[in-house]
Amino acid sequence: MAYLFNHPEDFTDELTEGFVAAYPQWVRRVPGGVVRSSRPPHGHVAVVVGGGSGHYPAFAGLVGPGLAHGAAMGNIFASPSAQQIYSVAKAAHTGGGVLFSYGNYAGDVLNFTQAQERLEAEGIPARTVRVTDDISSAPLAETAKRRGIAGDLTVFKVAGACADSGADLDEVVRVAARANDRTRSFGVAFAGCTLPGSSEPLFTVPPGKMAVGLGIHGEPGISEQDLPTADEAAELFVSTLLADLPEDVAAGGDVRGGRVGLILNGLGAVKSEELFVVYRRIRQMLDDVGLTVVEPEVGELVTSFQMAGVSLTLFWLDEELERYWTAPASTPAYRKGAVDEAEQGDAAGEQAESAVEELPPATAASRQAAEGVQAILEAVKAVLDDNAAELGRLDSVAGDGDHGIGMQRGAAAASAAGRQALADGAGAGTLLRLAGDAWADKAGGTSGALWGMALNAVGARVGNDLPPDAAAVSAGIADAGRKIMEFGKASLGDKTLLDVLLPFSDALSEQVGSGKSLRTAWDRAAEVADRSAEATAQMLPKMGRARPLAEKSLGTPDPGAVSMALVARTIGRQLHEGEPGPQESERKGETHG
Ligand SMILES: Nc1ncnc2c1ncn2[C@@H]1O[C@H](COP(=O)(O)OP(=O)(O)O)[C@@H](O)[C@H]1O
Ligand SMILES: O=C(COP(=O)(O)O)[C@@H](O)CO
Repeated sequence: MAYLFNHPEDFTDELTEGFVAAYPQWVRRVPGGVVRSSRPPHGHVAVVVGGGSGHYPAFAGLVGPGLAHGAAMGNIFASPSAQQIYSVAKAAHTGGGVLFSYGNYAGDVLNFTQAQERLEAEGIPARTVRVTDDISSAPLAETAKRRGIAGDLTVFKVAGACADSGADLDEVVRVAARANDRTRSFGVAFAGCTLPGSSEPLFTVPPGKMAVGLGIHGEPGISEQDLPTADEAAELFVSTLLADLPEDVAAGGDVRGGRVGLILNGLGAVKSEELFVVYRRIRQMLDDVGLTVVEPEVGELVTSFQMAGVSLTLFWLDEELERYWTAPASTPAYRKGAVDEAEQGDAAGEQAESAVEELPPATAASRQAAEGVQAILEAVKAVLDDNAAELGRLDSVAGDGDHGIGMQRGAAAASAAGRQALADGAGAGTLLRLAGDAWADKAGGTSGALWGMALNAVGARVGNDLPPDAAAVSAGIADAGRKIMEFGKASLGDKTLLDVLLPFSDALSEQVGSGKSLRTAWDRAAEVADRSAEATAQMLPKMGRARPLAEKSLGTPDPGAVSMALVARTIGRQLHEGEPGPQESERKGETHG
C-alpha cells in the first residue's frame, strides 16, 4: 500500500514538486512535466518520453544528458494529456525536431499523437517510436500491438545517446526503432500495487501462485503458475525470451556468440538482494548458451508503484546499438560513464509561456444557454464523484483501475473551467470547448482524450450564436462518435465507450429527426445507452488496456461504456430540472419530455 500521501488527487503534483526540488542539476519543471535543466546544443533532436506516474524512474527520472531531453508526466497510471506533452516538447525542442518515445498504451498513443500533430502543424518536425517489448501482451506475429515495459529504458537510452551525438531526426528514429525491434521483456508478479488513497490492491495473486505476463499498471497477469524458486524464475525468464527472438537475431535460433544488454527489473517491492539471486542463475544460463551480457542493469528501472514483480529484458545488440547502450548518461536515476560536463548544471529556468486566450464573442442567448450547460457539467461531476469507486472497480477487472479517478478528475476540471468561462462571459459553444480542453488536460489517459474530443465536437456544433437546439446537439454527438472512431481506431463491438456512444447517438438523431423535443429524444436515447452498456459485458475487448486480458473481462461491462451511459442518464435528468438549459426545438404537436 501507499503509506505517505496528503490528498490522493494532489499526489502527482506534489511528487513532481519534490522531484524537481531534489534534482535541479538535472531537471527543471515546465507545464506538463520536466526537461533537462542543462541546455543541449542548438539543433540537436529532442527525445521526449513520458507516460503515467507510478513507474519511477520512468519517466522523469530518465531525463538528463545521454538520455531523454524531457518527460511528460501524467497522473498515476494515466497518460499525460496532449497539452502536457506538447508543452514539454516545446520546452525541450532546440531546433532539431522531436522524437517521441513511450510505451504503446491506448491513452499514450492518443495523447502523444495529438501533441505530435500540433507540433507538425507549427512546422516542428516530430516523429514517434513506440516501445513494444512486452512479449506477453501480443503474439510474435503482432509485435506492433505489444506494450512497453522495462524495455522503455533501452529504447530511450539509445535514442538519447544518438540524439546527443548530433544525429538528425531520421537517424535517431531509425536507431530507436531498431533498438525497439531488438528489445524483448517478460515478467511475473506476486502481488498487485495499491494506489494512494485506495485500500485494495489492483489485483491479488492467490497464495503459493504467481501471475505470469504482468504489465506495469497493476494489470493482472495473463495466467497463473505455482510460485517458483529464484532459479526456477530465472529459468522461466530465460527460456521464454529465448523462444521469442527478434527476426534478424539468430538464424535457426542459435544465439551463440551474440551480445545482449540486459535489465533485471524490480517492479517496486522485490528487493535488490532477491534480484541478485535470480540474476546469478540468469547469468549462468546465458553463459551456457554462449551469450555475452553487456553492462547489465539489476534494479528498479520501470516500476509499477509498489507491485511485487520482476521482469527480464534482453536487448539484442549489434555494434551500433552497443555503442549507444554503453554511452555515458547522467540523469537523476541512471548514470554511467562521464558525460560532457558542458551540458550539465546550466539551469536555464525558462518556462513555456501560457497565452491568455481571448474568448470569441457570444450572443446573450448563447451566454444564457451556457448557464444550463454549466449546470449539466456540475451534475455530471457530482454523479462521477459518487460513482468513481465502482468505475475503478470495473476497470480493475482487466484494466488499471483508474477509470473512476480519471473521469472524476476530468469532470472536476471541466466544471471548474466552465465556471471560469461563465464568469468570463463565454457562449455555450466556447464553454463546452474550454471544458473539453480542461477535461482532456487534467484527466489524461484514454478516456480523458476522448471526452475532451467529444465536448469539443458538441461545442463546435452548438456555437456561440443561437441557443443550442436538438439538431445541433445531436449533430455534435454524432460528430463526437465519428471523431473518436477516427482517432482511437476502435469500432462498434470492440468493447469500448463507442458501444454506448454510437447507439446512443443513432437513437438521439432518429428521435430528433422525427421531431421529438431534446428532452424526450434524450430520455429514449439514454435508455438505449443503458442497455448498450450492459451488453458490453458479453463482449471481448479488442482495444486499450483490457485487450491482453480479454477473457478476464468477459461478464464485466466496459468501464468507459458504463460511465458514458451514466453521464447520458445524468444529462437527461438535468434536462428535466427546469433550470435554464439547452433550448428545445420542438415541433408543434409533439409530446414534451
Ligand atoms: N480506442 C478506443 N476508442 C474508444 N474508446 C476507448 C479506446 N480505448 C479505450 N477506450 C475506452 O477507454 C476506457 C478506459 O479509460 P481509462 O481507464 O480512463 O483510460 P486508460 O485505459 O488510459 O487508463 C475503456 O473502458 C474504453 O471504454
Ligand atoms: O500509464 C501509462 C499510460 O496509460 P494509459 O492507459 O495509456 O492512459 C503509461 O505510463 C504507460 O507508458
